[in-house]
Amino acid sequence: MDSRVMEEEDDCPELVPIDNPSAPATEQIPVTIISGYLGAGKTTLLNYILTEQHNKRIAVILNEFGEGSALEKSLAVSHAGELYEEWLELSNGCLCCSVKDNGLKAIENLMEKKGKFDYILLETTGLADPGAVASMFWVDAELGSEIYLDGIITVIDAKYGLQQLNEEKADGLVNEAARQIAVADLTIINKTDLVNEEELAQIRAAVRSINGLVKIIETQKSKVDLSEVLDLHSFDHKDGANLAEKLQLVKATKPHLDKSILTVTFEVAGEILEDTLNVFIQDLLWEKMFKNKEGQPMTVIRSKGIVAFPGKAHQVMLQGVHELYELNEMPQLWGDNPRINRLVFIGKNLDKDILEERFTSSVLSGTEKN
Ligand SMILES: Nc1nc2c(ncn2[C@@H]2O[C@H](COP(=O)(O)OP(=O)(O)OP(=O)(O)O)[C@@H](O)[C@H]2O)c(=O)[nH]1
Ligand SMILES: [Zn+2]
Repeated sequence: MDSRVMEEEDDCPELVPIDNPSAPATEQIPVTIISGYLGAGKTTLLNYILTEQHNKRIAVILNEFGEGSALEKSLAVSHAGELYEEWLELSNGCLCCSVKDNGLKAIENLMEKKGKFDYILLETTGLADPGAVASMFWVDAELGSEIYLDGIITVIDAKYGLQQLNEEKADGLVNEAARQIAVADLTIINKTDLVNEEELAQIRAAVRSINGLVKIIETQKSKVDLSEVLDLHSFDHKDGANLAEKLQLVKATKPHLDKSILTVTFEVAGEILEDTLNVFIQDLLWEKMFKNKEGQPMTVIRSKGIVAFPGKAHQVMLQGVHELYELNEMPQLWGDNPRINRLVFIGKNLDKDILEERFTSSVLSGTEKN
């Protein structure tokens, strides 16, 4: 048993609040990325959160690419064509800033005001790939030590969402609207006042056909319960408690609109060596060595899973966005549960049978163990 396991299983001594100078100065701050196609209701969502009464100090970075609301406009300060960011403290303790780019700079800027807020919401531009923004938090070590990615939310226009998903890209690339749904942890189908039940069912089915993992909620004027959008812990072990259960419920999807993006999921009993798993993932994500039956290379936008390493008491979680991935040991133990690896991949040209076969051949057979 390794030492980490020992520590975690030790009984905790009674905790008393003390001023500990060696304790980290601040906790990591969660960041939620709000994505969504042009005009879907991202800014409406953020304005709603800003004006709601809640006992949180939220820093909001509004993207100001589109027309925007009055609140947005009053904050936009442009100086000689240069982007100028101004942080405004609102009466309910929130901080707000309006920017014209993808907002990463604004976050860096914001960190100088550490201690004044405990949550960050970041709106990306309507055409941005939220996966690329999310990846930066993993890559930027400096930023990554101060903040963590809590989740990616994609707002969808109930009326125009289908049309946006259907727009074909000339070069055969995945369209932005589909990409935003593929990478999301939560989708908000907004503007339900503009559609009937049937149209709503169609857009819901289209979202589900792309992303078999994502939670879907429906809103008007982006009015949501804050608890549904904040503290999702989509990328860390706090999601682990229900991750095993959640992955079991994931259904593979059939391509619907954007013919290429879908969700595949499979489970394989047994254990896999960490090195072998890394080769499997890197062949898939980096080397693009896996092809579907038509010979087209598989492209993964989002990966998630639970795997079993030999000799490890703890479950290991896989998280991936585009080509970046992480394998992290979770607090959850396998215990008496059968060691079953469960994987979910969302992307283009994915073939479940081929992926499952390759994974199965990487899993240790009984005689190889130890
Ligand atoms: N009918 C209707 N209109 C809505 C709803 N939610 C937002 N809108 C309107 O849709 C327009 C676009 O909303 P925004 O919140 O600015 O959308 P956005 O996603 O931030 O847009 P960009 O930043 O330009 O990509 C605004 O005029 C909103 O008032 C809704 O539920 N129903
Ligand atoms: Zn906006």
